Amino acid sequence: MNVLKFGGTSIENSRRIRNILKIIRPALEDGPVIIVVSAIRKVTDLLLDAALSACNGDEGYRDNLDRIERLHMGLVDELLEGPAAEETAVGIRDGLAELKDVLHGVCLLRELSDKSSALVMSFGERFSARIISSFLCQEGIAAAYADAREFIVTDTSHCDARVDMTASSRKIRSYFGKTGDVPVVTGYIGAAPDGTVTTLGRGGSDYTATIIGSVLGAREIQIWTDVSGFFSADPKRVRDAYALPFISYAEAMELSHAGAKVLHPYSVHPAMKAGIPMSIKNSLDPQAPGTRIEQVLPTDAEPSKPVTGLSSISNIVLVNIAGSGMVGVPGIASRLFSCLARHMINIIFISQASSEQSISFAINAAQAGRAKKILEEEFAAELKARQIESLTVRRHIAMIAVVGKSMSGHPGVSAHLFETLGKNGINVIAVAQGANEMNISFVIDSHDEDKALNCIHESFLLSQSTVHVFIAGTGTIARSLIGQIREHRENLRRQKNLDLVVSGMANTRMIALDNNGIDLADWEGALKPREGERTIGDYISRIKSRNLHNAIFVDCTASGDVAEAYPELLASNISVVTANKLGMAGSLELYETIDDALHSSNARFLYETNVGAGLPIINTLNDLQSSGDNILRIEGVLSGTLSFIFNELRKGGSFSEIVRKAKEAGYTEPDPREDLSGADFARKFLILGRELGFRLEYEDIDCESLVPESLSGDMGADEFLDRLREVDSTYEQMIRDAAKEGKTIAYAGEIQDGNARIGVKTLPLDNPVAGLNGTENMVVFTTDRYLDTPLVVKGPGAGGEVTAGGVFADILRIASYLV
Ligand SMILES: NC(=O)C1=CN([C@@H]2O[C@H](COP(=O)(O)OP(=O)(O)OC[C@H]3O[C@@H](n4cnc5c(N)ncnc54)[C@H](O)[C@@H]3O)[C@@H](O)[C@H]2O)C=CC1
Ligand SMILES: N[C@@H](CC=O)C(=O)O
Repeated sequence: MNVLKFGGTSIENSRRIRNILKIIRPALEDGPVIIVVSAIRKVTDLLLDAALSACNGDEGYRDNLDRIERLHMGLVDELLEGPAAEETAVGIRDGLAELKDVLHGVCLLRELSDKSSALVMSFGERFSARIISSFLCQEGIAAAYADAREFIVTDTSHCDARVDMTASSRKIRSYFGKTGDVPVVTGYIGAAPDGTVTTLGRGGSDYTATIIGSVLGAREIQIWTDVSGFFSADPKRVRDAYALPFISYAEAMELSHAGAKVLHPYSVHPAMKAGIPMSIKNSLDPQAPGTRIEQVLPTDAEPSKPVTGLSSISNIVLVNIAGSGMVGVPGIASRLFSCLARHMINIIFISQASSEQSISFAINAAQAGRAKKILEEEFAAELKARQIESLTVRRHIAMIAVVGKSMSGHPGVSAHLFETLGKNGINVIAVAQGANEMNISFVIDSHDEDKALNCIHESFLLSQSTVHVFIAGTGTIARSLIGQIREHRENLRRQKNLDLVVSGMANTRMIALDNNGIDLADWEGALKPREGERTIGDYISRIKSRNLHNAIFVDCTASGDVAEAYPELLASNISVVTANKLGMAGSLELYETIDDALHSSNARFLYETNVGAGLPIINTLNDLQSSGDNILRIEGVLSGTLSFIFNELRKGGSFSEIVRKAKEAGYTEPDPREDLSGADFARKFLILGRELGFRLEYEDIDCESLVPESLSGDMGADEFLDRLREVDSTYEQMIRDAAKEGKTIAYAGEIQDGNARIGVKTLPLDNPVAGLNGTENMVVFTTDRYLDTPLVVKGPGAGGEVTAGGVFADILRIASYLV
């Protein structure tokens, strides 16, 4: 015999009810079947709402009654004919009349006891079982309405009743022994010993099915619902959650107790005790494999990962009772939990540190006020004597359970779990792990619930790792970067199991935000005009409010305002990659604020492209220093634009034309005067000097400007470029003069002992700087280890593609730390 339980969505309309015939008929060919049904979808909510309205004296409860009547009578009309329709309609009308009387009484008295509430709620299953049994009979299946009040015996906690298994087993055996028909059982309801109606808690029909199945020794208990199985996490919260093919009873129990709504928390226990396999199947897609729940997993099941799945309970509260007077005093915990049990307060989570100074436990938010009051009464004497110093309730808390039977004896799981949370800046408030090592539960701020579920799901390889990239700026560098990400995204997915999702882009006028990723094939189309504030602050608040896991902010602007925002980003645990030098080469105060923020954050900050674009200069410098080398001097050319200008001048071009070409090729700063004034080069030296440990300000760099005095006034970049012709002859002359002496000129610099100087130099033609081409930069490190032959890094030092490549590499470095 098999037990088939159909949830409210599987029978929500006449089409779906007809559909379940396609499940029931083949099952009957396989042997006898017992059917258990929930109420039609939404009916339980309508009943609850009607009861609460009536209790508040709100006559609106009648509207709910009308809706309930229309819904069920509509099903009778659509599904049944002739006497069957007549008979079922009468049964439902009788029930509705009784329900109306009860609600009228509740409304008059303005009082809703648990007893009346359970009675009201019971009508949903009583109506649905009646319709479905009649429909099956009409379709030629000998079915009989089976009212669970006749055989599910419970205690008198009417709304969340405990089942008396001994009494229920006796009655179930006798009830089902008599009938040869297919029973259609009202799920969710039972009866107390005095005959009053009780309910088994929301979703209790699953429990009804497993109680019956276990007592009668069913071959299988099938839970038919509207999802294709037990998922590795709630798919509404975790995009890549998937249906687990197999799961052990113990895992299913842990996950459903910790919030996985697919199964009633108590329902697994009877099946597990009787060793009866369960399966969760989708009635909308009966061919989908679903999830099988049993003790021993099949040998061909996938090799197990330490974590099988995650679940969470939202919006709970954490109560903390603390005081030095609790240490070593026996009986405090016992009094605490007995007191809560006496008042029917269900504890979701408990944690106590070994110091015994505090005990924390989580309960439903609705019970928080009551719990605090009764505990204040219980511990009044200890509170007065200050043995207990505080009894606090922390709201807006979520509990997450990480479950897997293979976690047991697998070192490093909790380390990995908490490291993942830490990297994402998720603060863990309290932790609990049972000695079965199958469930690590912890509580966090509700705001971080989705973020935590997603990063844990990914980090335990339950799905592909995602990194969310938010770009500021859409100019030369950003454009190349977007192109490179687009081109390599698929490779990264395949080779590194990493999905680089560009979730945001903004410039000063336009913005695009999409948690699931902007379509990079049409990113310009995705940008929409910014409404309201167009500041970087506004973009950052919108990024922060999304609170996505593995988030990296990428600065492709040349804006000081954006650089000023790095400390805020890092404090919010958002990593930063920047091509913009105005942070690391900003004021010493900003530089140090960024450094402080970095030290108190788990986020990362990388800026390799600040010096030499895509060349490995900062990493080389840091590697030399961290491996104990002593850097004596750094010299070279660190401006792609200036290198290009002098390399082209040597070939005979005109200064103004070359500068224009450099701008068009994307080598210059947004304003080329930043390059010609030496400011951009000076910033790079300032960064190197700071990396060497010197507390330098920009003014400490001795910098020679190439912007002629006559053009230093207030003018736009275009006018400046036009008027640059005025100095063409000066540069032609300088080149000629140097050539007469067998030399050439270049713009270069050096830093030694904290003194940095950059400017035009006359160099012999065989000097390596004189041999540079295009935008080539060259940095020469003279160190204790590289004394006779200095270490040289050389290559293109400007341009969209190389710089974007450097930014991309920094993003991937942070990604490999995060995931
Ligand atoms: N071009 C190159 O070869 C290299 C450039 N860099 C740096 O990369 C950065 C970007 O350079 P390019 O792409 O060439 O400049 P660009 O002028 O082409 O692009 C700058 C972008 O930033 C946006 N922007 C400016 N202020 C903003 C704000 N407050 N909020 C949001 N967006 C803002 C602009 O609208 C524009 O889209 C600069 O800091 C530059 O120093 C670094 C290494 C090499
Ligand atoms: N404008 C800069 C670009 C790199 O930082 C340069 O010319 O070097």
